[in-house]
Amino acid sequence: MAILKLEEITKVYEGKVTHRALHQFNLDIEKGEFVAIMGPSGSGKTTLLNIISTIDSPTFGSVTLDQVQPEEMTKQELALFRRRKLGFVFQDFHLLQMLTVEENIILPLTLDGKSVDFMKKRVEELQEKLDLTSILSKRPNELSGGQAQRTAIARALIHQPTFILADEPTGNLDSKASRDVMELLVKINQEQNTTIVMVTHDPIAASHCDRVIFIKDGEFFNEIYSDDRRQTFFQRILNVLSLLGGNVNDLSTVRLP
Ligand SMILES: Nc1ncnc2c1ncn2[C@@H]1O[C@H](COP(=O)(O)OP(=O)(O)OP(=O)(O)O)[C@@H](O)[C@H]1O
Repeated sequence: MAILKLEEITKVYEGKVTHRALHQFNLDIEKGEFVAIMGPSGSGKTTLLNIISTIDSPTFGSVTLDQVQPEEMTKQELALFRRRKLGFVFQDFHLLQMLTVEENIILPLTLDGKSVDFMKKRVEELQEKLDLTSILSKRPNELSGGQAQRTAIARALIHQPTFILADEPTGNLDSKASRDVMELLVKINQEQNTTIVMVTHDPIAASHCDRVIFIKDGEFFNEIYSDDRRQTFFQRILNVLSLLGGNVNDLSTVRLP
């Protein structure tokens, strides 16, 4: 059974000019899937991720996450749901500059009123896995991009969420740090069976996923599944991107690093 189900999602932004960002979008994601969402700029990817993450609500259609419907929850229930079930990873890390790496990581637990012992135990569990031990007392401005993103991923994982929602997690990283972050997300996905949905422009990042969903003008365009050979999956991703349009033809002979 799908752990995440979108049925006939339409999103209309009202304003001076009304804009329909999503149109009758359907999506089923199984528990433990790692799914990338790709599409041209303005195609509705962030709108889709915001609806999945309950940050925004659809104009029409229904969302079911882990068997609950966010539209039926009160504001407080929704805030608690988000805090306990969802972990967020962003392109620009969203770390608090005045806090250390460790304090940033435990922030969601602090907000949830967990005991100091519990927080220490969780940090210990994560620090080795995410290679954070030597940077726990640093502040964000002393970190490399890769270290900052690993910190943000630890913060997203600290409360053992059901879903990780990532918006361009490799967007600010060089190719080595991008690969490290993607390999880390794959490891989390495989070892903890965490369901991950990631918006990305980067076909190399997407080639680490189980499935890539392509969106165009707010509508479902295509989807492809990994066949376990990352190079061929990467080439198939490039093929669909070239059908979608945009500046991807010059990537068609690129090989995975
Ligand atoms: N708050 C808003 N009010 C009005 N229009 C909006 C709003 N947010 C997004 N849009 C419009 O909806 C469309 C989809 O935007 P969205 O940010 O979801 O696209 P995207 O695929 O994530 O783009 P990008 O890759 O450039 O980040 C765009 O045309 C955008 O201008």
